[in-house]
Amino acid sequence: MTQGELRKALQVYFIMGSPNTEQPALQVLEEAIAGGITIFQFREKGRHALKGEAKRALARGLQQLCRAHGIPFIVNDDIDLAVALDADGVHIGQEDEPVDQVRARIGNKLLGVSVHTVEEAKLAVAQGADYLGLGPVFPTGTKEDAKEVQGVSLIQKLRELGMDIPIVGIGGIHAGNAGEVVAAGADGVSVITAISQAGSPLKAAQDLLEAVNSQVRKG
Ligand SMILES: Cc1ncc(COP(=O)(O)OP(=O)(O)O)c(N)n1
Ligand SMILES: Cc1ncsc1CCOP(=O)(O)O
Ligand SMILES: [Mg+2]
Repeated sequence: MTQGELRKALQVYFIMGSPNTEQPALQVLEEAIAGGITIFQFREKGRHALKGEAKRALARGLQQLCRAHGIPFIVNDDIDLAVALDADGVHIGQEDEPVDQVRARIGNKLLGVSVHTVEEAKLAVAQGADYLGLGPVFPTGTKEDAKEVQGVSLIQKLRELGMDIPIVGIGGIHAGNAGEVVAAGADGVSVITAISQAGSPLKAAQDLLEAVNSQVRKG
């Protein structure tokens, strides 16, 4: 994938695991894909998260759905699972395995890294990150160990410094505030709740895509 293709793929980045929805996860993802999500991350984390074969089976089902629709399938944290499934990529944070080690393990699969400071961002880029996840941009109830809310300040700062690596904002983002994140310099938005808990995941995805696209056109 070229960097231009990656920027487009990051526009509406849906993240979900079974704890994030009361509906069957496959059904939610199917609707989200129909609504226009552009990339998906399997993040099986938190209370009641599946483990072992149950986790792998859900991952395989979600991956098949993504494959059938040409949506990149990313695995959060679990490098072994990503390699075993031949996923399209992995997403790691500062508490996960070091970026250069993960890069060595996954070859040319996509590698996303969460960063919270300019220094972390520079190191992630130097060690082989393909894109950065920045947040929480807004308050979120989804991640218990989330860092302090940072608004769009780090996104703006990295762009001011001339860093052109693809960036997504994450944390408390929905169609009503997604434009602000893109206007600050992000290529797209990552969401869990805005789609996984929506009455209509399809409509939620459509609204997010429209919010991101209209901002891209203005900028
Ligand atoms: C796209 C994206 N951005 C940030 C994160 C958060 O990653 P991390 O800090 O490792 O936290 P966990 O998600 O592992 O709890 C993400 N998953 N995706
Ligand atoms: C995984 C993660 N990393 C920073 S905030 C967050 C949770 C995002 O979830 P939501 O979109 O429901 O706020
Ligand atoms: Mg992580």
